Amino acid sequence: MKELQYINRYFVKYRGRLLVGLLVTIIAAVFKLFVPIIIGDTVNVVREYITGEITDLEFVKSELVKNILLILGTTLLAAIFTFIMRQTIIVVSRYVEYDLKDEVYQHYQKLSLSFYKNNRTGDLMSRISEDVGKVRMYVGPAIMYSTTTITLFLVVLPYMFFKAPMLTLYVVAPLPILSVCVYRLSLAIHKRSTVVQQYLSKLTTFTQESFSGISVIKAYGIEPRINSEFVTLSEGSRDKNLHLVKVQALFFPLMVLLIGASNLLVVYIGGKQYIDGLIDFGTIVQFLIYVNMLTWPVAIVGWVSSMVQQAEASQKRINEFLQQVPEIQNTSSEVQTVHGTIEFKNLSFTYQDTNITALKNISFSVKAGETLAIVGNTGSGKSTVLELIGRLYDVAPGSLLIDSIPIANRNLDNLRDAIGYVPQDAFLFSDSIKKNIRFGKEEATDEEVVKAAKNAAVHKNIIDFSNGYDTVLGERGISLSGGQKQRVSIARAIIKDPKILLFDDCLSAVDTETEEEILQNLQKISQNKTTIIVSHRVSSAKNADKIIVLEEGQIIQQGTHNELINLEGYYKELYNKQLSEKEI
Ligand SMILES: Nc1ncnc2c1ncn2[C@@H]1O[C@H](COP(=O)(O)OP(=O)(O)OP(=O)(O)O)[C@@H](O)[C@H]1O
Repeated sequence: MKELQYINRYFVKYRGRLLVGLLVTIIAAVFKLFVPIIIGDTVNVVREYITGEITDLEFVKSELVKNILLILGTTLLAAIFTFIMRQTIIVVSRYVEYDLKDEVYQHYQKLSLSFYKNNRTGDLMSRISEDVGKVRMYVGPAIMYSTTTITLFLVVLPYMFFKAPMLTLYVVAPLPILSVCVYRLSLAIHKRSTVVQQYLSKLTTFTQESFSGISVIKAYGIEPRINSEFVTLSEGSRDKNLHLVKVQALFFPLMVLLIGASNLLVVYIGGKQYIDGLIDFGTIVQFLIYVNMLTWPVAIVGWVSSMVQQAEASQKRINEFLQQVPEIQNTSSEVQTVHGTIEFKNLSFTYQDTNITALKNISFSVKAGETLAIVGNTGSGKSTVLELIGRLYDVAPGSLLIDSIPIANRNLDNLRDAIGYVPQDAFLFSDSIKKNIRFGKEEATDEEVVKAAKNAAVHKNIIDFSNGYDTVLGERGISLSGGQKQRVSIARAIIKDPKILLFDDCLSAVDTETEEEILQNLQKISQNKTTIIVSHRVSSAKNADKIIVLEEGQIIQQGTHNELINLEGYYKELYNKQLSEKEI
């Protein structure tokens, strides 16, 4: 129960509702006691009339009517209380489920990129959905059923002992056996359903991946192979499900068997005691009802304990993530305006997971409003520079300054608000184009959206679609071409009107004329913005105030376009190569 202590904060939060719920649960259970007593009395009156102990028929009739009304009344009240009980305790469990999901989701968002690299999306999703669902079962049903069971036992058992002590001992004897059986069965069900869940998760991941990559599958004509892999997984899933169903199927027969055994004992022992004149006939009827009434709560004891175990295991998994401290911390709450001066000072950076040193002792600076271009071979560390400016990873103190303040001391929210980042791999959401662009500025007007799209040279493409800006994109933006996706992604950054614009090789999929058009627009837009353009093309870099060339994480050249084309080295070679390609 150590892990589940985490949930106590929610019990405190919803204590009012919970207390009402518990009180009503107790009252509802107490009301259940009355119906068997009334039925027992009714049977006694009828029997006494038949045996001639009572001769007044009118009295019998009035007793019957009175008892029927009492049964109706108490049943109705019990029903109302049961309704209120569900409306309080189960509703609280839903609130807690919602709060916990919200808390986990918000925490996920704070965690850094390395967390996402180390954990699979499926795992993150199952902790926020299934595990939270299991914890809800502890908050709601487990507490509700436990309270009902305890109250029923506290009320019914003493009454039964008072009425017929020996008979009570006999009839409750099979109940603990029932509880243990249900507990063991629940554990087996839990074990097997975990395996079923794992298979289901494999099957879902496989299906999701194969449909995401359907174009590759079709292009290679490997549908039959994928099909047979699916069938193998699916058969495995079916077998595990059948395995589970076998134990599940035992549950109700076992209940019926044990209820039957208790009933038999009531009839046999009760019958003998009645013959010996130790109890009246009504008591046998009452006991039959009580035994049936107690059987379900007893079975529930086993069920609830396995439910609590599962909730404990689930909360442990949730806590594992909740206790992870986000690597990137916002250390400043003071509002800081970003002007856009960026300075790298002898900065080295190693990715912890791969141990690759992506940047080695690099130093450069960009003044606010300037444009810097970064060129270099693939894997030379260009994207890493941009990610560090957005503080997606932390660096050695003092090695990266924004407006002369170490990046770690800056207000993280203000910093990220001031950055418009276009990643190498344009990611669009399956929503309308308009909303995808507005992602950069939620309150942007339609005119602003169109202006941003025009500047990103994608407006003409968008208006050609039958639904224009309202065209809904497929998953990951698959209804757009690579170049269109890149340009929508650029429009999203431009509309934000940030102080710092970071473009990570985001013109690679557009033709040279469109590239030229976008670059000219960018020159206008980025007049008082710090702009960093990462590119493999000289054409994207040539207008920058400064160009740096990276090789294996080190700066091997820096200067303006004119300076660098006159210097022997990487940039001049690249320029000559791309110039001759153009001539061809
Ligand atoms: N998220 C990451 N985790 C671990 N290692 C990484 C990560 N991203 C990049 N690397 C490694 O760091 C090095 C620099 O990568 P980076 O993406 O900065 O290069 P790049 O110059 O942008 O390359 P490209 O032109 O191909 O985009 C590479 O060796 C790469 O394998």
